[in-house]
Parts: sequence; structure tokens; C-alpha cells
Amino acid sequence: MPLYANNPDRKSWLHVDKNSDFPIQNIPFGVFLTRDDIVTIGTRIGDTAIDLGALHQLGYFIDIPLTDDIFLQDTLNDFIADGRKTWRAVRNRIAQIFDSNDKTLKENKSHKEIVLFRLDEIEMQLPVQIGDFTDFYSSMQHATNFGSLFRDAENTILPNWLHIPIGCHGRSSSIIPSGIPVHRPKGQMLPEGADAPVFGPSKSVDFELEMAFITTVANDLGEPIPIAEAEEYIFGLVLLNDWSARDIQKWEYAPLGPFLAKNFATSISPWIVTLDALEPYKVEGPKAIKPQLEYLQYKGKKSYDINLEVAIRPSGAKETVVSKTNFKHLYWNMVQQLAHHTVNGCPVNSGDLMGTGTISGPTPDSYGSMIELTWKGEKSIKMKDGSERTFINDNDTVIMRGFCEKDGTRIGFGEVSTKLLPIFKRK
Ligand SMILES: O=C(O)/C=C/C(=O)CC(=O)CC(=O)O
Ligand SMILES: [Ca+2]
Ligand SMILES: [Mg+2]
Repeated sequence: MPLYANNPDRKSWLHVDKNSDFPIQNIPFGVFLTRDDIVTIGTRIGDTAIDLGALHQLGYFIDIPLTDDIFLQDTLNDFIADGRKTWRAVRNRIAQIFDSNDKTLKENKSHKEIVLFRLDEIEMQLPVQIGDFTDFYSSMQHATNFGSLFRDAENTILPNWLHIPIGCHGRSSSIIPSGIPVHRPKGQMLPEGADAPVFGPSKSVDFELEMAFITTVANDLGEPIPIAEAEEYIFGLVLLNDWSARDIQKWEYAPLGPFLAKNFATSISPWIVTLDALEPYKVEGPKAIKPQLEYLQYKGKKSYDINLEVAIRPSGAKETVVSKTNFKHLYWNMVQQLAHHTVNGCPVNSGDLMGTGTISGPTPDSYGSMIELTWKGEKSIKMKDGSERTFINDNDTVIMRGFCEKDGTRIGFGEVSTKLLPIFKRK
């Protein structure tokens, strides 16, 4: 099925600002609560949210084989499980309905009243019920920086790193959508020079700038996904902030990796931008430094040119951008990650979330976490309001944004914005 929805010349009859992340070529998927307290699946064009459940009930998807309630659900899991053919057919149809040359919905006032919402009339929810969350470690710069900061400046990249897309299993119960605040965690840590740990609020709460892909049902227990097919099982991407408490991490991570330092919260952006919409922004990734085993070898462009940035907004002040980087710097790409994840026969389900790992670029202003940007707090970052940061302060809001741009078309992710509250106190 052709990617009709990606036609760069199409204009919508809905208003779209020039710098919007959501032109008619995007057509992301999300879940929102409407002003009538109904949860529905929707999409977005410009600053208009579109109720796909209502559109389907009104007969706008009549010749696409969809169950009646596919969009009247709290999550996208069933729609995603229907597979790529269905995603494409639905995106193509949405492009047609909102094309400036199509008058069917445009001139039907009563239908428009049911289907269209302003953004301030809705509340975005988690788009999928996430069964399993995996976090990879695929940026060579990040792995090098971490090796140096946490371990040994002489042996930053461990010998396995150039051969395996390293990852770890995460926790899905604490994954939250943009806008939900997070409390500073408490935990065990070992003060500098001490020989016994103390318990208290983390003093080094950090973000990790990541993206994550969401999968469809891919394989049975025991069945690996060949790398050449991996792309078919990736529905789309979101921005991800892997909140991390560095003092807790430093003390607990040996030998099994981070545990409570990371599972207190992980924030994602609410609109899933499909892999189909990102197709025009494909680029080649970094060249392999060491030969890779056959199951990790791929053909064609498998990386994406996605501009990323992180800003910190102190309470009551203007935000300051603290990092700018790009998705294309990732050494291991998504098809390698998915092929590796399933090579032992581990099943992947609809709605699984796979974090790319922190995306650090090659220069010190493009690192994807505060511990790297401030080099473990040795240098601080000046905010626009004159205050300084080494890590995240109480009541700061961390905002991540991402977008692609080519030949005048911009496709973006919106943002994932999370406020860090002081430690939780029982009332
Ligand atoms: O090198 C380590 O010990 C751990 C590094 C991490 O912070 C793990 C992680 O979250 C992976 C990533 O985001 O790249
Ligand atoms: Ca991470
Ligand atoms: Mg996390």
C-alpha cells in the first residue's frame, strides 16, 4: 500500500501553523479524554485533535476492515495489533478526509462538532498499555561518557558494546505521559569517602534524553525476528525521558545495572508518530567500527534525522535549552535492537516500549543527560534567570522536543514535559 498520506504537497482545510509539528503529513496516533469525560483514540492536525472513534461511528472508515469499537478504547494496543496494512489504510483515509480538496467533513457542521476538539478541551493519556519496557544503551558517546564518569577513563566502552545492542529491562508501572509530575525519589547512597550508605532524598536527579519505539505483536515464544523484517513490527516513536537518580544509581548498579535509580518514573510524549510518517527522514547511521554478527547486519538506511532538544524551566521563570542533539547519532539502530531482542526467541507484544538509550551527540553541548553536560557536577549550567544547575532542582520542569524537517515539511513529536516535585510527604 502506497504512503499516500505522506504527499508533501497536500494541504489541510484545518489551520496548521507554519512551524507546527503536526501538518497533515504527520497524522500521529494518541488517546485522549474529551470534555464529555469520554476516552477515545485520536489524531492531531495543527492544534486540532480529531476523535477517530466518532469519525468511525459516522462511517468515515467504511471500506477499511476495522472492528466497530477499534477506536473506542482506552489504548491503541488492539489497533496496533491489526498491523501495518491497517495503520497505512487509516492514515491514508485521514489524509483524504482532511485534504483541502475534500468537502465531505469540511462542509458537515454537525459532524465537525462531534469530531473536532481544541487542545484545551482534551487531556492526553498514555497511548498504549505498556506490557514490557526495555531500555537500550545505544549511543556510543553516552556509553563512553558513562564509562568514564562511573568506571574507568581508560576503558570506557566495554568489549561487548561494539558487538551487542546492550539493553536492560525496565519497569512499566511508572511510565507516565507528558504533564504528570514526578516526586524526587529517596533511596540508599554512599556519600563520598564513607564506608556505609545513608538513606535520604536523591541529590542528583537527572533526565535522560531518549526516544522509544512501540511494537506490534511480532513473534511467538522461541521465534526470532529476522532483521530484514524488523521494521514491519515497529508502529512508531515517542520522546522518552528516563528519569535517573545518579547517587542511587552509582551505589546500587553493580553488578546488575540500575534498579530503583530509574524505575521511579519514565515520561513519554503522548502522540505516537508512525514509522511511515518518518520515512522521508531516513538517513544512514554511523559506520560499524567492528564487524557485526550476521543477525545484526542490515541493508539500506535505518537511521532517522530527528532534531532533539532538552530545556529546563525553573519555577516561575523562562526555560533554558541545555542540550541539542540528533537521533542519527545512535550507533545501534531500531531494527538491530529488535532483531537482537528477539534472537533468543523472546516474544514482543503490541504496545511494548523500547527506549533507544540516552542520545548523546559528539559535542559537550549535545549530551543527553545532566551528569554528562555538567561532567558529574564539576561545572554548572547557567539558566536564563541567573540560577545555576548541576542536576534538576525541585519544581523545575524538564521539557524534551523533537522534529524532522526536509524540503519545507516538518514532522514533529510535540513535547514531553515533566515537573519535578519535592519528595513525597504523607498528609
Ligand atoms: O553505564 C552504566 O552503568 C549505565 C548507564 C545507564 O544510565 C543505563 C541507561 O539508562 C542506558 C541509556 O539510557 O543509554
Ligand atoms: Ca536510559
Ligand atoms: Mg526510567
